[in-house]
Amino acid sequence: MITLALSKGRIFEETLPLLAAAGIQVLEDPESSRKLILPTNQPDVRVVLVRATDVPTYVAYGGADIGVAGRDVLIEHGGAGLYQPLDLQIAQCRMSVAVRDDFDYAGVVQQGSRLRVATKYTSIARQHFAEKGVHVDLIKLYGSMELAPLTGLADAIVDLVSTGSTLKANRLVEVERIMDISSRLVVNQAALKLKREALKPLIDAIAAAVGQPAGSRPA
Ligand SMILES: Nc1ncnc2c1ncn2[C@@H]1O[C@H](COP(=O)(O)OP(=O)(O)OP(=O)(O)O)[C@@H](O)[C@H]1O
Ligand SMILES: O=P(O)(O)OC[C@H]1O[C@H](OP(=O)(O)OP(=O)(O)O)[C@H](O)[C@@H]1O
Repeated sequence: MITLALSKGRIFEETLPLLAAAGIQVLEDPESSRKLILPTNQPDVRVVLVRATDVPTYVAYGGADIGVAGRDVLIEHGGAGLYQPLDLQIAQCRMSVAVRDDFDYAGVVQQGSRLRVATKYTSIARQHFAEKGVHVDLIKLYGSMELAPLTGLADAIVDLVSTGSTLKANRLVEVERIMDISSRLVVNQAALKLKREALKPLIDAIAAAVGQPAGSRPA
């Protein structure tokens, strides 16, 4: 049995065509089913639905053999115990710094003042500001980051941006682009050895569908 960990929403939706290219069809729709384990047309392949941030944990500890997780989530997790053979180029967005449209970010940075930064992505934010030599107080949030500068909780946020419409709707502007984000295939290192015969063709079929040779990549 191969267990594939996916999160509901964009990752599930965008992974479906890649699974189809490998001959796998998920037999139930997670939006209408309450089930957390979904069967596929392959009797020896099942999908488990977990929170996006829990995918690396499930795969690293062997609760799933393989999964799909965003580069953001993988960097925050650290990636220990995970083989990352493929960038699937799905769920594409970027990690950026944003502030209120009336906030003088360049001025504050230039003066060397401390910046209060709210984010769910504390590792990425810490490293980004350390590289720039900017002193920050990081405030960990779990969602609705955009609210932080509007309520005075923080001066800036580090968050994912795609179309920019969430920032715009909240009168925030992107002042720095930290990194491009897409989702990767992650594989349990022990499962790759023990279930190689089953996993290798699956990884190769997905690699062919995304037009890339499979090989381990850093986060
Ligand atoms: N607006 C977006 N456009 C494209 N990709 C995105 C966007 N927002 C997030 N992503 C990518 O999709 C992944 C999954 O996002 P999703 O919104 O499904 O989960 P989440 O709500 O961030 O996670 P959790 O449920 O664990 O809090 C993110 O880790 C990121 O890599
Ligand atoms: O630039 P945009 O196209 O507006 O996308 C950016 C938004 O997308 C993500 O949220 P998402 O839509 O996933 O909501 P969620 O994190 O609450 O699930 C992210 O946290 C931003 O808020």
